[in-house]
Amino acid sequence: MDAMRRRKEEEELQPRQRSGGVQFEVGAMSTYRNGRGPAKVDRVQPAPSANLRASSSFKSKNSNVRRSSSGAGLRDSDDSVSGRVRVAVRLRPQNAEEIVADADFADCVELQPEFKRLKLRKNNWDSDTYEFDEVLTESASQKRVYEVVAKPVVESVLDGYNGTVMAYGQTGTGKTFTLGRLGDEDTSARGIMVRAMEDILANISRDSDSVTISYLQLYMETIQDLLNPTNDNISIVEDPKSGDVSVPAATLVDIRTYHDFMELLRLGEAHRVAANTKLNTESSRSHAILMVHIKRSVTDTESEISSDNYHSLHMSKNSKPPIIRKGKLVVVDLAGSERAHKSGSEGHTLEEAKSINLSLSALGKCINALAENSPHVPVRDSKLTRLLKDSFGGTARTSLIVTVGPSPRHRAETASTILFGQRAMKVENMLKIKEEFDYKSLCKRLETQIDKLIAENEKQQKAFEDEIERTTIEAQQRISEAEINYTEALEREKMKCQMDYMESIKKLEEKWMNNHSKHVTNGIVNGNHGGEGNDHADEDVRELNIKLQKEITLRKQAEEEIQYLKNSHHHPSEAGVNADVIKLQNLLDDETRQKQKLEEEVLILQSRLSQLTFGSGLPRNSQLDNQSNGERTSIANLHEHVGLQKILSLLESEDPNVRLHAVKVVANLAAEDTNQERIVEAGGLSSLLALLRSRSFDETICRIAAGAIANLAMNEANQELIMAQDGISLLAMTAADAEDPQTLRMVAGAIANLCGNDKLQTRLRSEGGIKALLGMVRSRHPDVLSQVARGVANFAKCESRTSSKGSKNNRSLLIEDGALPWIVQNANNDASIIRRHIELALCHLAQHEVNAKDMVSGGALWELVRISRDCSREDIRALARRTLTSSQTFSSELRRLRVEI
Ligand SMILES: Nc1ncnc2c1ncn2[C@@H]1O[C@H](COP(=O)(O)OP(=O)(O)OP(=O)(O)O)[C@@H](O)[C@H]1O
Repeated sequence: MDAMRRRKEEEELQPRQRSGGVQFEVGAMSTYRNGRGPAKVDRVQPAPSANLRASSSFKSKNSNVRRSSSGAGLRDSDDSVSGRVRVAVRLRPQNAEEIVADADFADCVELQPEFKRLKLRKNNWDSDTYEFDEVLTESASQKRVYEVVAKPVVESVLDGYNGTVMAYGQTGTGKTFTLGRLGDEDTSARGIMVRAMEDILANISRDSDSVTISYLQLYMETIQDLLNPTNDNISIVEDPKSGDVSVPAATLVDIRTYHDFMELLRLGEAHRVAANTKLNTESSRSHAILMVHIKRSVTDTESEISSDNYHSLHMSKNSKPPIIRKGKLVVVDLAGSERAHKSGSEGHTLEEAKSINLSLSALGKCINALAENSPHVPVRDSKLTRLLKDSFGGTARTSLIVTVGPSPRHRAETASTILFGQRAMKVENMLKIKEEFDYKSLCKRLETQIDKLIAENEKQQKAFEDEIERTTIEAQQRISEAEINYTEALEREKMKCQMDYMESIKKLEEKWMNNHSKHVTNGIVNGNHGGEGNDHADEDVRELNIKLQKEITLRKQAEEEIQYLKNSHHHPSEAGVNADVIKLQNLLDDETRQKQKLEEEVLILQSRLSQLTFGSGLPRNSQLDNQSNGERTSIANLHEHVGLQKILSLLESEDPNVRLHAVKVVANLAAEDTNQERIVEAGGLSSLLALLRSRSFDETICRIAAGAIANLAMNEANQELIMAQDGISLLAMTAADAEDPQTLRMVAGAIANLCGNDKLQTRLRSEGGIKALLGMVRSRHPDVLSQVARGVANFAKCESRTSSKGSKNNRSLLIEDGALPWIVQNANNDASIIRRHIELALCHLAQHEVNAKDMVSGGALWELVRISRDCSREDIRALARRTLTSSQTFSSELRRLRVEI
């Protein structure tokens, strides 16, 4: 020992002791090195945990050397820190027995705590002096003992080192008092185990760190589990690589709270075998070993992945896994070290004592070997030394407290204990930090990050989809709104037009009513019901009829006279009679001529009359109808008188006036079903067609003739006759030349009737019937459009009938001739009669699949959809619905457009 140097260190220490009160500067322990030089320091010692550092006055002599920050993973031997086993001696106060027994003797031990010295009295005049790292008098508090002996070790353990606190001493000197007191009644009496756990729990994170304990006892060379006594033969396992010692079979309990720990400690204490001896009735006959395992996560900012910002994941590619530090604190309460013979043991107790002595002497031998730096340390001699291999003189920070009693009667044991402590002070430790990468935790953290990213991604995806849905709904709403606005505007426009139309009709009706009232008034005044012109005509007719009746009467008389003369043979001579007959015959011929002339005049007058009646262009009412019926009756009578043949012959008259009147008469006759056959048989149809063919185009004649043809065309047989006589071409020609809507109405009506004949379809189309029909829509007059629509519907119906029989597979001739655009355009025509015809036409066209494509491209599909929804007639609605669903083309188009029927 370097006396000079030691004195200087003592001088440095003393002022601190004087001013520092009870706080003990552990750093000063290094001043007593039992002849050794200062501990060699190769690397940084871990900084004590914050709380401990604040509360402890401990300053390691190595604390001025910083630890390298590059350490990660298991430290190799180059990272070791050397240190010496620290030894403190504690003197127990005299117990009651000693006070009595040793009353006449001086204590064998004298302490000089200020010099860290213990004097062991040899006799009254001589003593041996020993230096320790700390000398704790009988009055030293438990707190102080903890802080100087155990706290530095606990700090090291929290920093990832192994640490050992061991109590060695004669039975009854206070080892258990120092280490294991629970302090249930007096908290100031709490021993090192309890205080160490308090510090540990106060310095770890409950979230990221863990503390587990095992509590064992080594009794008669058997390791028993104090937390589970049935587990009574636990093996020691040594890691051949690291040299770490473990007892895997021991119960390991996770400590979350101080309360947990106290419960376990109580349990362990209850199980601890305590054999009474003569020396101490509460003597421990076993070594008690508390193992505290601490795992702590080391926060490394470089390897941290911010949980708040997932983008940092990319930045963390180079991050290291988090580091875990594993510290193990071993608190060993050795069994009493008194000699077996002195304890008075015998039998089983003797065996116990032998076993205890065996293990303690093995420990002593190992300490000697370590103290002398012997290449061989006999750790395998006992289970105690095997168990403490990595806790004493190895890579752990170790504190030994040797307990002694004051009694001179136990001087030898005290001397032995002191020498044990002295030898232990020579043992050098190489501290090794226990760190390893926490790949598990890194993996968990990365998984959490990935989960967060996935969740975030899903959230964004969902938000995106919601946005699309929202935008789509919004767009659809806008479209619907626009459609509703458009429909409403259209409806308003329609209503306005209808109102205008109604208004004009009303006005016309009022006008007509006024005129009619005038006529009626005049009629009443003049004694008849016609107008002025009509009155004259009626007068003439009446006169002529009277003349005619007279003539007829005269003729009858003449004929009777001739007959009489023919029958009387006896009276006049034959010559005279012949002369009379000739005379009468001439008279008769004259009268016949006269009669014919009169008949023609009657016809002319009759025509004029009907022209006045029908040509007024005013709506009919029942009164006029009655009048007209009356005229028809008179015409019928007339034609009976004049003869149909005669009337038809007048159609070819040179005089256009006569032709006009004759055609009117024929038209009137053709209006009656009963006359139609006779008219056709008499060649009336041919004559009417001839009028259309006539080069000198007279629209009035053509109109009336077309009307008559239209009436005749109601009959199927007549339809074929009309076609056979080039009727379609003639009607088409008339339609092309005509301007008057009424003419067009008659022609369109005639063609519309022909359109309803299945057999005539092809011919009608090839001769320009459809084109002529469609050409007439230029007029825009509702009467004309109505007839055109009827024609189209008839034609489509025939086509549909033919195609359903399978005799037609081509596209509709209506579509071929370009009717579809007009059909679609007028499918929702305001006039219900037009709309109805066209709706039917569309439904018929749609029956044939070959038309579907054109109908879709021509916009007819939408009209069919509308019809299927809005048509006021249930049968048409159903027909449209059926057609839409049965047609493959329509169905797929509707599916594509997401329209539901
Ligand atoms: N420093 C002390 N102050 C007061 N009483 C003490 C002190 N040390 C020990 N005692 C008392 O001495 C008695 C024996 O102590 P303890 O049981 O701790 O000894 P031990 O060394 O553990 O004995 P053993 O080896 O037989 O287990 C106990 O009653 C204890 O309360």
